Amino acid sequence: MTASAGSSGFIEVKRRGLMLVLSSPSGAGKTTISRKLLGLEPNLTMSVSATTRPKRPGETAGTDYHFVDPTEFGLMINRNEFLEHAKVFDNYYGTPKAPVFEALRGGRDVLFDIDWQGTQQVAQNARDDLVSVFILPPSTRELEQRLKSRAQDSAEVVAGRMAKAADEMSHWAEYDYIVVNHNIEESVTQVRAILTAERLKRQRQVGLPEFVKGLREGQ
Ligand SMILES: Nc1ncnc2c1ncn2[C@@H]1O[C@H](COP(=O)(O)OP(=O)(O)OP(=O)(O)O)[C@@H](O)[C@H]1O
Ligand SMILES: Nc1nc2c(ncn2[C@@H]2O[C@H](COP(=O)(O)O)[C@@H](O)[C@H]2O)c(=O)[nH]1
Repeated sequence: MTASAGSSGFIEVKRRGLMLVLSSPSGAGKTTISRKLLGLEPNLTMSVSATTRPKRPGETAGTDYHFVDPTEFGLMINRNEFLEHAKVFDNYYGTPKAPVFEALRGGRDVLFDIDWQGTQQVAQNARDDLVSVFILPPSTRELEQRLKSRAQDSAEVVAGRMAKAADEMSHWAEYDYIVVNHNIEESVTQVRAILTAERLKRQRQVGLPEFVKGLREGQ
């Protein structure tokens, strides 16, 4: 079914769900933007990754991440359960594929907070459904300040993430859109605008031929 009468009585055009990926150097603000966007967009579902990294204070298992040990992570790879997976900052991270495909099949959009390695893998497997956004910090000093003020990682971890920020940022040109996160509300507005425009792309509205045919026949 690609077009059907909705509660309004008008024909509604069905749309294939899309995958909205946010990447950035650690601390630039992906998680903050994601949480606010999810609160504004009921048709958007967060992909919950599996990771071998320890849980941070305030994080909830099953909501922020599925926290698994390296053995379980290896078993998940062997069972081909990941859409993508990568080693990031000495820990393993991966996107379980089943919930993503279930959401997409239902016409829901899926939001991912993954690094450039994962984005490259998703692009190889599902380029047509991917919309990628790279979030840049306003400055290196501000990035370090944000990592410190989050106060969830040791000084050693913060230093390690800052050391890898330049390498991470070298991948910006592989992304469809770039948002510089000066102000959180402005960044959320910009990512939301990207999502809105991408949803309206002709090729994502799979019911359009049937809908326009109906219009031309006077429905
Ligand atoms: N525009 C902003 N202005 C000031 N502070 C911000 C802004 N955006 C995010 N922050 C703060 O910066 C810190 C890091 O943000 P966040 O955890 O969202 O980053 P992240 O990119 O998801 O990091 P990671 O990759 O490590 O998960 C948080 O304390 C957050 O509140
Ligand atoms: N390739 C993947 N990268 C992921 C995934 N989940 C998170 N990430 C990225 O890891 C770093 C660190 O995250 P943190 O929560 O430990 O601060 C960050 O860049 C995330 O985007 C994933 O499933 N695949």
